[in-house]
Amino acid sequence: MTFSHEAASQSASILTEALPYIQQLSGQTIVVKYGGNAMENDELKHSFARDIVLMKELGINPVIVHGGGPQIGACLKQLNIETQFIHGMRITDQPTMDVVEMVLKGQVNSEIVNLINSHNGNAVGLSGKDAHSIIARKLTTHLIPDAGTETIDLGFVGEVAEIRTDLIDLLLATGFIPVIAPIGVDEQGDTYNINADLVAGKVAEVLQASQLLLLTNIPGLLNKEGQLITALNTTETDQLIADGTISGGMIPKIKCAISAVNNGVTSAHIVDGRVKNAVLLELLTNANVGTLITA
Ligand SMILES: Nc1ncnc2c1ncn2[C@@H]1O[C@H](COP(=O)(O)OP(=O)(O)O)[C@@H](O)[C@H]1O
Ligand SMILES: CC(=O)N[C@@H](CCC(=O)OP(=O)(O)O)C(=O)O
Repeated sequence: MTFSHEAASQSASILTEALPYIQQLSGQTIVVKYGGNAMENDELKHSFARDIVLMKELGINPVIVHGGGPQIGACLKQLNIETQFIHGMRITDQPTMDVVEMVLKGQVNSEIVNLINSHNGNAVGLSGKDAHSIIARKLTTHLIPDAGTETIDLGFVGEVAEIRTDLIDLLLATGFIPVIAPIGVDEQGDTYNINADLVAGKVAEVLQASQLLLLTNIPGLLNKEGQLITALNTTETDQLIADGTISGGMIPKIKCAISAVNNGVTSAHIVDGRVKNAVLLELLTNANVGTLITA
């Protein structure tokens, strides 16, 4: 490799510029929701894993909550099981629940843990079943906008009743990176499929994380003209949902972000996970790559 003084000097100045961000974030907990749509290819997956390991090395405590919607969809298709979404939630009967759990915990969670550890990180995978970490209850229609009084039965779709942090706290205290699959259980031991954004938001609230990063497959929240909304506060969102600007998978994302910032998380960021080093760009530079949500 030929030595380039210019390139080395550029690297040094990037590190210097990151210093105030590192000083501010060191010791803080940051919840990163890694959406299934952001896991586009191996290069991006490795970029994500390196970003997380670097965060940890800088003294930040990342907690990963992952999705896997497209991966579940692909497996259901292979098995000839039809699937349908209502307002961003997958209708989940028992055979679908079996596939959801198999793909999220057996495939996606294990892959993310392996990726992080392949970059010398120290990740540990868990689902909400481990140490009762995510207590679920059946999702009723109140989270679904414009459903009116009509009851839509989504099957084994849950919402978060409680996050029990004993295991997550233990992992963080001993230097591990928790990687959480969004599967919950209720008091009877029934398994529920929970939208990963909802889990990430609640985990961020309960841990009083300083930031919630939601990595997805779009530059951020877009307005009706398809332009990026760079900043949003909690009062504007109901209107955007009511007029249809926010639809599908963006509904749980925005709702969990609003709930998080209303309950002690300083900021939530919807970020394009298809951009290389998306996490570092958002945390350690002033590049402001997505939509910032504050209370
Ligand atoms: N106003 C909006 N701005 C951006 N995306 C939106 C909007 N309304 C709906 N969406 C949809 O939400 C999707 C992101 O949600 P989702 O597919 O659940 O992603 P993820 O798997 O990352 O959680 C976008 O790809 C887009 O199709
Ligand atoms: C109830 C519900 O819809 N659960 C989601 C869980 C995975 C998820 O949320 O994945 P993304 O973050 O990649 O969308 C599903 O079955 O697809």
